[in-house]
Amino acid sequence: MNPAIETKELCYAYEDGTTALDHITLSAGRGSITGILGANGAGKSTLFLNLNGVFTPKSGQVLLDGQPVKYDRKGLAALRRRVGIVFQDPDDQLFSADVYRDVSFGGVNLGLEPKEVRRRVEEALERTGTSALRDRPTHALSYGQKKRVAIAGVLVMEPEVLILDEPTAGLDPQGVTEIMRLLVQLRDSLGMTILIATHDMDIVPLYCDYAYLLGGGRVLLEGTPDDLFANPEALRANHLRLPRIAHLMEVLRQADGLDTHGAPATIGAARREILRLLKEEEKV
Ligand SMILES: Nc1ncnc2c1ncn2[C@@H]1O[C@H](COP(=O)(O)OP(=O)(O)OP(=O)(O)O)[C@@H](O)[C@H]1O
Repeated sequence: MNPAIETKELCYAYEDGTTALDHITLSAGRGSITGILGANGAGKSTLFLNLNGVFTPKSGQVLLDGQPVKYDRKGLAALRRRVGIVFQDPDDQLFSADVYRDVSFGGVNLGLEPKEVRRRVEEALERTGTSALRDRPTHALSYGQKKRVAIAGVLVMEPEVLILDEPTAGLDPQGVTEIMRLLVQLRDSLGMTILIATHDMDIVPLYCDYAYLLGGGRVLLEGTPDDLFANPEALRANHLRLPRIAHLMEVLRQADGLDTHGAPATIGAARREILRLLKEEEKV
């Protein structure tokens, strides 16, 4: 899969000298959902702020479509238009008086014709299921509604890459499913490339195509969710737990290794069936 966005040996240090990213090399395939996992302080937010040009790397590169980002005015404006970021706390993102004005802000800021802004706002509201909230004051929305409105505000800029810091944090189970279905829909219908930083291990096997485990500003592991969860010790060492489904899979995988005369095939089929049923339940 062609990478839409990648980093090569990316390093970043804060002014006080804290090294937050230490030679990070990763890539997100076009039209895929990539999970960025890691304990508090692993470097996820710092990585995202480098990916959309809020931070300038100390060394190494960020590449979009294989082209290194240019850190001049024009290059940064293009990067921020093509890579949208949704912050963990929607209150950091919403500042207009009402939903419609908030969602339209990015389009107006891009200098788009009013008609085009209206078209994009309608589409973003529709996609995020927030059309009915258009006239509501942003401060009067629930947390889950704010999250969806914050996403709508970024979609208006029609980014190719959407990065979301902890998109499911603070949401109830229904809210988690709604947000993740929205991301799947953006991937599948628009071919959008999506990166999510998350501690929510349960969503990873269901929704991520690929994932990286960060720790201490480095990439510790990468692979499909199945690859990653085959290494539960690394997750536990990084304060993460196995997803409930992967925990079950681990038990079944161990059983797979047993000499049980024909049972391994059955157990392998059972693992696949469990994942299929869960995905069906979640309508992934
Ligand atoms: N403004 C700052 N000044 C100095 N150090 C910082 C600053 N912000 C973050 N750091 C440090 O950089 C490292 C990476 O932090 P970062 O916030 O990127 O981690 P994270 O994986 O996003 O954590 P969390 O899951 O808690 O959001 C940590 O050691 C953190 O203490």
